[in-house]
Amino acid sequence: MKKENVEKAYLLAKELYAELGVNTDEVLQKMKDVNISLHCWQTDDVGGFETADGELSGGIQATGNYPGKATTIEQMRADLEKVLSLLPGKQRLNLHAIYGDFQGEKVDRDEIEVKHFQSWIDWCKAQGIGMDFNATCFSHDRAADGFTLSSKNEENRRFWVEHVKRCRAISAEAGKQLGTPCVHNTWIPDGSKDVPVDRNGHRVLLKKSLDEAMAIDYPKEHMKDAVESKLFGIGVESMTVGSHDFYLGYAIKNNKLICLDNGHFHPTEQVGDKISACLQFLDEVLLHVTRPIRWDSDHVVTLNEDVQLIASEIVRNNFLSRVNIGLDFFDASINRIGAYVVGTRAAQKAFMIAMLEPTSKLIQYEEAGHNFERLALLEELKTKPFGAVWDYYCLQEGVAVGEDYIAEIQQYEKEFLEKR
Ligand SMILES: C[C@H](O)[C@H](O)[C@@H](O)C(=O)CO
Ligand SMILES: [Mn+2]
Repeated sequence: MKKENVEKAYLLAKELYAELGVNTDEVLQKMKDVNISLHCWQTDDVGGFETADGELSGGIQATGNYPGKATTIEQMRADLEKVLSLLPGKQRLNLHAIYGDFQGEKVDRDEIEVKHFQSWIDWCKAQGIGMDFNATCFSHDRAADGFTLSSKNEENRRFWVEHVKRCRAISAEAGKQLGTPCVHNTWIPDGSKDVPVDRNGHRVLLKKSLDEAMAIDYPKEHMKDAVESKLFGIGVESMTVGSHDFYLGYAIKNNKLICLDNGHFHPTEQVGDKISACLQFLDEVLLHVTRPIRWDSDHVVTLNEDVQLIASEIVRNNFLSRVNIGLDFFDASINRIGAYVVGTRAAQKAFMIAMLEPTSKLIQYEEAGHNFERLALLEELKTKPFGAVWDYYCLQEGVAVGEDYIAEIQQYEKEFLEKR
């Protein structure tokens, strides 16, 4: 896009938003507080580096076979660097435990150590970004019967407890070295395809395992624990041990973060509505922003009403410092770098739109019972020149403006992805 046109459009947009009492220059500043954690697993369809042909299990699926996925740590880092170069603002890296720098060695999940992730910590330092981390409690023989931390097989349960313990220690070290707390998220696939009888038994075990795995308290400046709930997964349709009720209770009682993944609820439930509810009782939450289509399909995030409500609720209530924003999608059917850029930019746009809202005016209408006026203004806001502010933000940040990133990604595909 032509620089002069982007600047001209911004100046006009600035005046139009000023008429509503919104200062766009301040919004551009505030966008610095929106730091999105990039989930590494979009680079390779949740494959990881433990084995060359690691099969994805646990009721999640990456569908598609688009060429060019990362198969080595070097390719993954190159892809992530390309993605970072196309995004305005500052991001973080969200790493799963299966992505260790194992140097061809077979390291089981109960054996991982900081040394296997030191090169990632160094990479984050070189990029000037923070790191988040996840235990990987799926795609493993010891999860083959569908249970991990809530397993009745004591040997397996202990194995997964050890894994989570080690992941927390790695997280704490990453946070310490990088000078920004590492959010460690625990998601397990445990559940039952058909109607189970002993739901309680598994939940007792899950609680016990979490208590054991989280027995060590690390400084909050180094790491924070999150637990991620889910309604159901593929092949786990009848009961999920780590349901929302279970984890919300656990998080409140133990001062942990709840991870809200907007693909993990009934389609008529909105995560945007849950944020202010959870934050009455918790210090912080973690988000996995995704796009579920009919199920937890993890499509690339787009600028839709669900994502907008999430962003608006955070901005309206000044919750940015209490909400850790992560993404969770993995689309193997399109260019994977493109998927990241579209999805992350969509989430960022939702935050910018939220910041361009004259919230106090809307609340005035609401409190006065002027609900037609509230509805009308909300509708009018949808067609205000948000795009001009967004394009100018990208220009200011020195990244591709508007659709210009399409050509950059096509070029990267030709130069690198097609040769893999
Ligand atoms: C790979 C992730 O940990 C996983 O997607 C998890 O966060 C989830 O959402 C499972 O449905
Ligand atoms: Mn998730």
